[in-house]
Amino acid sequence: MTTIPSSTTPADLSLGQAGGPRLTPDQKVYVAGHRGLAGSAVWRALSNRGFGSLVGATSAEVDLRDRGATMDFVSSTRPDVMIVAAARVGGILANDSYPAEFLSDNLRIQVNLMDAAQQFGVGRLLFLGSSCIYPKFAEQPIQESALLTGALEPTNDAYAIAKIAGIMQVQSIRKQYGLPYISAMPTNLYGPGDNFDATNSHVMPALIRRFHEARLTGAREVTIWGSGTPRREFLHVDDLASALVFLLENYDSPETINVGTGIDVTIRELAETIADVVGWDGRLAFDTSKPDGTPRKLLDVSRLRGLGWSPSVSLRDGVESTYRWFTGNLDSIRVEDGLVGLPQ
Ligand SMILES: NC(=O)C1=CN([C@@H]2O[C@H](COP(=O)(O)OP(=O)(O)OC[C@H]3O[C@@H](n4cnc5c(N)ncnc54)[C@H](OP(=O)(O)O)[C@@H]3O)[C@@H](O)[C@H]2O)C=CC1
Ligand SMILES: C[C@H]1O[C@H](OP(=O)(O)OP(=O)(O)OC[C@H]2O[C@@H](n3cnc4c(=O)[nH]c(N)nc43)[C@H](O)[C@@H]2O)[C@@H](O)[C@@H](O)C1=O
Repeated sequence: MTTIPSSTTPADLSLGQAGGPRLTPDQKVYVAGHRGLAGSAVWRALSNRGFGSLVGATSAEVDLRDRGATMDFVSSTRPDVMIVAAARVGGILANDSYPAEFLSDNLRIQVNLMDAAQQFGVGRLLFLGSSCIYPKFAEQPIQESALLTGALEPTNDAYAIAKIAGIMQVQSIRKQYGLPYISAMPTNLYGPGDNFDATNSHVMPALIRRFHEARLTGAREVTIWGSGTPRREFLHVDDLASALVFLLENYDSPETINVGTGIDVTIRELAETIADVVGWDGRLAFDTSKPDGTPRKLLDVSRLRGLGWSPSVSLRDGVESTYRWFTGNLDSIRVEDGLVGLPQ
């Protein structure tokens, strides 16, 4: 278990300025999934804001699919606030190949965590979903009200159904127990600490690694999955963390809230940007035997912007800083099931 010791008494969750429960640095915050892409960014953001009592456990220490272990952990640590950033996560191929685990693991992790939170007095909770909860052909940009209005994208429907169940659990706990728990739906994320597995990762880390290796080996062609025409929105994970802290301070509603930039690019444009940042100038090939997934997934972020939050990292700057981080950490890059060293 990782903790920053607390010197404080149980949290004050009195109303903040915007009418919601206030988040204060004296509270004990459990970041479930604190070593992951999102969780580690949230941990950094809270540490930087002076939160002195952060709690986290690795999956080896506490397997959150195990109900007893989860209950024991939450009852012994008694956090004031819980951020649910632990999940089985992967890119389009991982979701399409392992739907049984994406459904079962995620249902178990989130049900165990949220039941434990409710039972052991966690006063404030934020559950992280994903923009893939929305229908495949939702009107763009996608408003929060599009939830459950159409069929899901088949490559990630199992994962999406688990996430939709998570939103419902948040709403049910609010309704039955009156607790100020909330859920947020981020768009596609990227940044330091991502999973750079060649197969099971998301497009951004996969292509950073592929272009980097092409530059090292002198390859003149790099293969991109699918047609290159799907459009995706990318949010730097430090912006995500800032938005989540903001929501914990300012948002208290049963309705989920989108977290994104409001800007999307084609996968071809993304690949060209990454190639340019990496310094590789060969040909792009497109492997159309791989799935494209949903054609477009741009979030309507007016609800979040209306509350006063906006992102600060441009896509170009974010790709540059993530590539700098990647090249600075080649000896300990995270892949699917651990850490590896990559060619330097
Ligand atoms: N990445 C993205 O593009 C997006 C992510 N999200 C959501 O954000 C959240 C975090 O995702 P992200 O940070 O990318 O994922 P990561 O894969 O980077 O991190 C997942 C974390 O969950 C933990 N975890 C997984 N299984 C278990 C388990 N059985 N028991 C305990 N801990 C477990 C891992 O712990 P350990 O390291 O110790 O194994 C890891 O820290 C998820 O809910 C995801 O759906 C939403 C939209 C986009
Ligand atoms: C966050 C989100 O992540 C997944 O959905 P996705 O948006 O499709 O994310 P992705 O990053 O895997 O792919 C985006 C696009 O990029 C193309 N693409 C090209 N080349 C590579 C490549 O090398 N790897 C990957 N993964 N994709 C590639 C790929 O074919 C697709 O068209 C789900 O897990 C979903 O559940 C979810 O929540």
